[in-house]
Amino acid sequence: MKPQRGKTPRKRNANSPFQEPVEVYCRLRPLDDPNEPACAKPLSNSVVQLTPSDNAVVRNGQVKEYQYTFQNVFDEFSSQKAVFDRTALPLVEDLVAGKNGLLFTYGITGSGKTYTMTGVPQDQGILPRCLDVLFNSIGELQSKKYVFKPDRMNGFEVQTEADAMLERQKKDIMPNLTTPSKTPSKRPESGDIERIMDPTAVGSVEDDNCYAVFVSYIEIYNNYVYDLLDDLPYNPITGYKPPQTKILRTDSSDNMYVHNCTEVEVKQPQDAIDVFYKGQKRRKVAHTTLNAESSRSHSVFNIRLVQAPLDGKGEEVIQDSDEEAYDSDRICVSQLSLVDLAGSERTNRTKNSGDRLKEAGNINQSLMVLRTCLEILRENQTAGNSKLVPYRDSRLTHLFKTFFDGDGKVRMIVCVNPRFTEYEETIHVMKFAEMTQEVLITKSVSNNKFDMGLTPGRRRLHQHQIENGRLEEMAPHRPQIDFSIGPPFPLLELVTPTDDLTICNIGLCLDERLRRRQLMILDYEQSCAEFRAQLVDFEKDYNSLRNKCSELEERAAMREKEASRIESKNRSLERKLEEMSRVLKDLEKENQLLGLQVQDKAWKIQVEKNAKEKLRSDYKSRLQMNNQAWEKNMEKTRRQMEIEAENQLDERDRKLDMLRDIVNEQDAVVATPRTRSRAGQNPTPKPRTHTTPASIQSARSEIDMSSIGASTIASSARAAAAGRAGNTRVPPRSAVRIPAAKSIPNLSQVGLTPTTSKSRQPVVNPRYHRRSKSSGNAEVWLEHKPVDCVDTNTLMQPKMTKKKSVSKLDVKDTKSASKYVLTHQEQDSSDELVTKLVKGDVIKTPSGGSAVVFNDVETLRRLSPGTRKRRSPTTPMYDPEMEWTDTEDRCSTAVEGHKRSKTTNL
Ligand SMILES: Nc1ncnc2c1ncn2[C@@H]1O[C@H](COP(=O)(O)OP(=O)(O)OP(=O)(O)O)[C@@H](O)[C@H]1O
Repeated sequence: MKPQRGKTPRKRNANSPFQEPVEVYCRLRPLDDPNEPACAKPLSNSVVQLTPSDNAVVRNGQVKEYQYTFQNVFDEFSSQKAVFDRTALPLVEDLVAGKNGLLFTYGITGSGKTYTMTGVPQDQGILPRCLDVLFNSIGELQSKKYVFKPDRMNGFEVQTEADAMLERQKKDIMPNLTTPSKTPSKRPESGDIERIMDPTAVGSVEDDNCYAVFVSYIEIYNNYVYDLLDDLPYNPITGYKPPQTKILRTDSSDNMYVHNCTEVEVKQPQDAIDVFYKGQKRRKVAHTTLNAESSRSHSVFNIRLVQAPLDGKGEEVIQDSDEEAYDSDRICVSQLSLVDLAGSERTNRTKNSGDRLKEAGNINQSLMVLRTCLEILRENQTAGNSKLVPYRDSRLTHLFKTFFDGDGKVRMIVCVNPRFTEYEETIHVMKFAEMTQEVLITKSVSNNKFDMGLTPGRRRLHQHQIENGRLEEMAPHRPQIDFSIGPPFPLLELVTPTDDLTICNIGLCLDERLRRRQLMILDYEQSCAEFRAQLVDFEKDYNSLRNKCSELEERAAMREKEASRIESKNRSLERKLEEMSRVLKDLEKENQLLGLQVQDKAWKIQVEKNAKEKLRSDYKSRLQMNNQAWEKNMEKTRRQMEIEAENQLDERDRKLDMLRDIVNEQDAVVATPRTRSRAGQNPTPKPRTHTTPASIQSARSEIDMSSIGASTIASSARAAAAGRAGNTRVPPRSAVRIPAAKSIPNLSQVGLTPTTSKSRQPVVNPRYHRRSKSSGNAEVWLEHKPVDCVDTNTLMQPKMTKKKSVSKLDVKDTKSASKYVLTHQEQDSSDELVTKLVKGDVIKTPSGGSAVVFNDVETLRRLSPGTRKRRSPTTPMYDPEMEWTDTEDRCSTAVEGHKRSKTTNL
């Protein structure tokens, strides 16, 4: 039998409703480096744009951007499933419906043609998915193996069940390629990786048909056709023999086919895939023997679906008949060809040579012929020309002739590698692909495949009968009745009236018939009774079933009610859940916000805490420093005061001693005129008494420390301390009362003329001479005096070994000095020049400056003899108190020079 195909239409009307264009799809493969810029990008579901790289040569300053429109454009993220569903699934539906289809991938080398067609076990391509969907659809409706047998002329025969069984047994005994085992021990090429099957099934399958799937795998290399399922003869010495080339032939329906090509019947998708991978393996072996590259050939995988109607009993396929006229009514063969074309490439770009150059030339040649054929076809269709389409120029186009000139669907997937380096070649591919869409193909119209007047649902009925037959076998058998009314009448012709034999025979025959009739009536009545009983049973069953049914219906209604109630409850719960989840989300957001606020506040508190801690430690350290400085100063002041007090005591003792000496000496020495004038007075010394500090204070001329202008807290504190000390301390001069004051010569005079009396102890006794406090050896003095300072010319000068005089004080001057003296000059009430030396210690402050702690004031007073107010010569009334006071005054004028406030009268 030959497959059902339409005849090649020579001329077509472009607008015919029986034609449809070749559908072209475009698929972009992902770039190896996702960061690499792409030259092709989809603008929409059906438009793709090609853009050259930035440094490409532009013509007339315009960038060469092209846009192409296809049935669908799959971007680099499109899945294999999506590509299959859109491009190949309708072809599988057509295959099941008995229509032919051709799907081929086209593109430059490395653009993803093989990936799209075959894929990887975890992510299958179009080919395995087609097989999955096909077997999912025909599943149980497959015929037993070898019922359909290829006749090697592109047709199929139907074998009897007995022949098929015989062949099955034969093949089982000697398995070879054409009988793939049900569970192959090892899956070639696909490895051990578990294949993920496509679960889709198509619905256009007819129950009353029997199906069988056959696959074949061929390749076209260097314009030769090879059968990839052909066994290659193997010689242990020379290895595999090169494969035999196959020839293309035309069958009785004008369809092209590969003569003597191996077709393998497969019963499950994995069998077909195993066959495919075996073919791939042989392809490699063949290529090794042919010195070829696997990707440099066109491969064609054919799936042929044979279907035939079941006989009237729905039991077996209608057997083959000699009557050719009925063949097409009894068997239908549809074919889906999946073609992975070799990649087009420019020979100058790949720089091939030798065999590779030949390969590339042949590939380009076959692809060029394909282009030419399609172009001429389009021209013929659009312009009504009848140019000869050069299908025979290449094996590829010759094989495709069946599809382009026959009927069915043709689809093309253009694979694009969006690398910039492929830009130029991709433009050519796209142009060809866009042109291909204009070629029209005749639609297949084989909706009513088998119109043989057979009752539909035969298969189901047969199955039902088989099940019922089993039930009948189990029921008790009634004795079979012969339903004939007896043997035929004997010859009833009466030859003579006395022919008793004939009359007797007639009587016997009638009796027999009567008996049989009665038997039949009895059987009939029995059957009727049985039938009635059965009917009653059936009715009973029917009623009980009806009751059950209504019960079930009630239950179902209740369940439905319950279900709808649960559904509505569910819906309301879902709504509540949604509401709750919304609230939860809001609360979570709020919580997050509050958490952030808490964090923020905690951070602020921490910052404040740190700042306070720092401030506290600062204050603490400052307080400590101040306390230390204060304690140090206080200690110093205390020590100074102690020393002063000691000195004062010493001084007082010394003065007393001096006075005692003077008084004693006075008694012994001849009195001077002055003393003589007072000789008559009673010089009896008065007992010593202490004057009050206030009375002495008035006699002193000290400078208030604060008036000097102490600039620092420390110095003012010192000054205050010094002031306090001055107020409370009894100065040495006031601690002494000299009883014979009037007889004591003026000490200033003594001082000026120390040699007036040799016998007398000089007033300024070096033994008692008070060394200036400023006479320290290591002390460096900073003398601060005005520019117009008058020279004191006093006899006693303050001792300052190392000193530096400045008129204007600078801080840096205080750095090297340890002592400070401020010179102040003024006139007293008697117009005498009084020079005051305010002294102090220079101390370093923690901040790097200096402070002066004033601790001493030395007064230098110059007295002119002429202006000196002398006491009245008239001898006053003896007043011991007065006398002592006068003496004290004078003495103090003469010897004053204590630490705190010294007055040197010269
Ligand atoms: N859509 C895709 N997704 C992921 N990888 C892809 C895709 N398309 C192609 N590839 C990868 O690109 C590489 C080349 O693809 P493939 O071998 O299918 O190209 P080809 O066009 O068949 O090449 P040739 O013409 O040389 O046979 C393969 O490693 C393949 O895994």
